Amino acid sequence: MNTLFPVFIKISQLQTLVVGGGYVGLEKLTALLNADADAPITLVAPEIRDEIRTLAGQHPNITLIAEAYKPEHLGGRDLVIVGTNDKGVNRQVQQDCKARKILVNVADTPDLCDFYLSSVVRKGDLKIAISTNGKSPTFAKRFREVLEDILPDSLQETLDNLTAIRNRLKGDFVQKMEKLNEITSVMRSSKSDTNPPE
Ligand SMILES: C[C@@]1(CC(=O)O)C2=NC(=C\c3[nH]c(c(CCC(=O)O)c3CC(=O)O)Cc3[nH]c(c(CC(=O)O)c3CCC(=O)O)/C=C3\N/C(=C\2)[C@@H](CCC(=O)O)[C@]3(C)CC(=O)O)/[C@H]1CCC(=O)O
Ligand SMILES: NC(=O)c1ccc[n+]([C@@H]2O[C@H](COP(=O)([O-])OP(=O)(O)OC[C@H]3O[C@@H](n4cnc5c(N)ncnc54)[C@H](O)[C@@H]3O)[C@@H](O)[C@H]2O)c1
Repeated sequence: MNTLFPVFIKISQLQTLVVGGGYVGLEKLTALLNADADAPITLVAPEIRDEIRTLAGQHPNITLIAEAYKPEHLGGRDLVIVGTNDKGVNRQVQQDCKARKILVNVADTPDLCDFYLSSVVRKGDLKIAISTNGKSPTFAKRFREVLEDILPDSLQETLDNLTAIRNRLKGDFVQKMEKLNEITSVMRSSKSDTNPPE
């Protein structure tokens, strides 16, 4: 059963810690920066890849700590993503996070994750997060590519127009909702329009 509850997190308002400074650390750091290049992120690892050091040089919001993980690194953190090459360390970080009620993702270890990272499609203000419930991250990646190809760039214009209409609409909540639903009904496929009334 798929029991995942999707939410969109404002990482600008949270303190995120990445544990591990190899390929996985770089991948997760990049995913975070793709969402919000200004979000406060700390990365801790005794060895840190050059690409990560370059990113930290370009982003003052990234703090690097060139040390092995210690529980003290969890102080003040809201969200932790761990992906070192030492399974014992990954497990320890996960347990320390649970003891402190910090949400934790152990990269590539679904059983230890409180949340999964998703494949992300972005067209301006539209953001679609894809998960396969952990069944196939490769499918999630491919499906992202399919959606990126088919979604037109003009989507942003549509969203901007709808925002303008939404801000201009007068009346109570129900009237506004009905009007916005009427305007956007053209988005539904002809199939649903020709369905016989229930
Ligand atoms: C979406 C994405 C986001 C991101 O990571 O940012 C993501 N994995 C991505 C790619 C990817 N990861 C892996 C491959 C190699 C091929 C393959 O194995 O399929 C590829 C494909 C590639 O890179 O081409 C290896 C892998 N991943 C996991 C396991 C362990 C296992 O399944 O048991 C193993 C085996 C490790 C091993 O064998 O040792 C587990 C997870 N990976 C997830 C997310 C979570 C579930 C998401 C969902 O619900 O679908 C979950 C559960 C936890 C987590 O890590 O958060 C990102 C695509 C971003 C994009 O490009 O759009
Ligand atoms: N790279 C991938 O795409 C990939 C895919 C699937 C699985 N994995 C697995 O994920 C793990 C990490 O992969 P990687 O490619 O990033 O490895 P890597 O060797 O490039 O990097 C490992 C990182 O972990 C850090 N580390 C080790 N001990 C630590 C500690 N005590 N505290 C903090 N950091 C510590 C190291 O300093 C280094 O920065 C490996 O076990 C690998 O098998 C990687």
